[in-house]
Amino acid sequence: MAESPAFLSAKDEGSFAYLTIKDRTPQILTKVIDTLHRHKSEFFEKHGEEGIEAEKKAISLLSKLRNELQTDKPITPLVDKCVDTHIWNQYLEYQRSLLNEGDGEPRWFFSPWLFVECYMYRRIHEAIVQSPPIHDFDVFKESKEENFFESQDSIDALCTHLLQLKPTKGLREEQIQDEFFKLLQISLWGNKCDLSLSGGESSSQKADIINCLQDLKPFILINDTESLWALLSKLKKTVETPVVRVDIVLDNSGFELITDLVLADFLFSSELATEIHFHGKSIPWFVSDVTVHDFNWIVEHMKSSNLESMSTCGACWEAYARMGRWVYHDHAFWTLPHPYCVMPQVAPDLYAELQKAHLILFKGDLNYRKLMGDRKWKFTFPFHQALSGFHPAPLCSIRTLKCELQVGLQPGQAEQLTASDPHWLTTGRYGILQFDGPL
Ligand SMILES: O=P(O)(O)OC[C@@]1(O)O[C@H](CO)[C@@H](O)[C@@H]1O
Ligand SMILES: [Mn+2]
Repeated sequence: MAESPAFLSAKDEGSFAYLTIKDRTPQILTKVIDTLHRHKSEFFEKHGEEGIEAEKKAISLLSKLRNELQTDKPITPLVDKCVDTHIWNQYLEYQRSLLNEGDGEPRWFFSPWLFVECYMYRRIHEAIVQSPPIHDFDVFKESKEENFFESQDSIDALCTHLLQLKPTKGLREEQIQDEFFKLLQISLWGNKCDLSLSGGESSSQKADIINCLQDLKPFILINDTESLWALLSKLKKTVETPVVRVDIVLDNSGFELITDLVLADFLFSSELATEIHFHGKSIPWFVSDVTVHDFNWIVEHMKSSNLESMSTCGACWEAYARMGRWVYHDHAFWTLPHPYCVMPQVAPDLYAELQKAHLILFKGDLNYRKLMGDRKWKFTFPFHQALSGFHPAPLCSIRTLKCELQVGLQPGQAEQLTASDPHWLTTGRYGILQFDGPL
């Protein structure tokens, strides 16, 4: 089997990985420190002097982390006592074992980008966990909530659109297919609202996304939605499959999560799926990624909205969860640095869970990087092969491009894009719906 290509890394000066580690991650750390500063009086009100001491300790740990990153210090083992601490430290030793004589230590501007970037967010978690009594504070909570509040008009428009489709029994098959395609595209463009790309700056959805779909179509580089329709519509007609399970590996909270919940509601209401399983993160991650608190918070805020479209949807979503037809999971594996091709070895229970799905939707850029092992595959390399054996079930990546990694393109397509838009790989302007399955 041909050797796999090298990993994306900040050692490649001028690369997007390099610019992320050099510029964006220190900016994110500074915003985290600033957030803690701004919550000082809240910590005092809640915890007295202990709260002040905790805020000081967390800030000192985060400032140390920022200095290590900016001066390319060696990656150090985690010292907290979390469920995944030993797995992280084993992985650090694994990274060390890959180095050649004279390479020095695993470090920020040398080791694989995926490892050091995930490590940074895990060290942020360590700094908070080690600062009781603020050990369960989500330093990204404010920006995730702000994204939701600033996207109200778009959320209202999207929920109104969904409610006009229900009950879907009145729709013809081709109408259901058409709406399915539209909601997949909306879920795709919802992925532009990612705060780790914007360095934590607001990236809420302002425009009415439904009316933009036609204009955005040319920016979809790979569109395998026909394969998704073929798979789900066939299952719907197959009496031997009374249960059709679709899993959504979530990405960002805020508007993107709403687009995913609207898609899930349509899948469920149209009976293209009989159960939806959501996979979120077990700790705050990459600024805007969904935790169980974010998931419950957003359903609750939808339900209690004074906009009828939102409150109706929120009540439906809460009911689906109560009926057990919508299930939320948050396995620790999703916040480890490992590529997905090693999931069967590292998290066999999660892999077995995913194997129960008829279709898995992976949202966002970080999931794509982990599906692809964050390696520098050729642009025309086949998606199925780049998955390196990760085939728990038919799957589809739904992501806007925010890193120098893309496979499965047609010959000449990348060259054409580079000529027309040199930054096509990293601005989030382009997206894919890329399928791997038995069809
Ligand atoms: O998974 P998302 O939320 O779509 O995007 C996450 C991400 O693109 O944000 C950073 C910006 O470069 C990358 O390091 C990382 O892959
Ligand atoms: Mn994200």
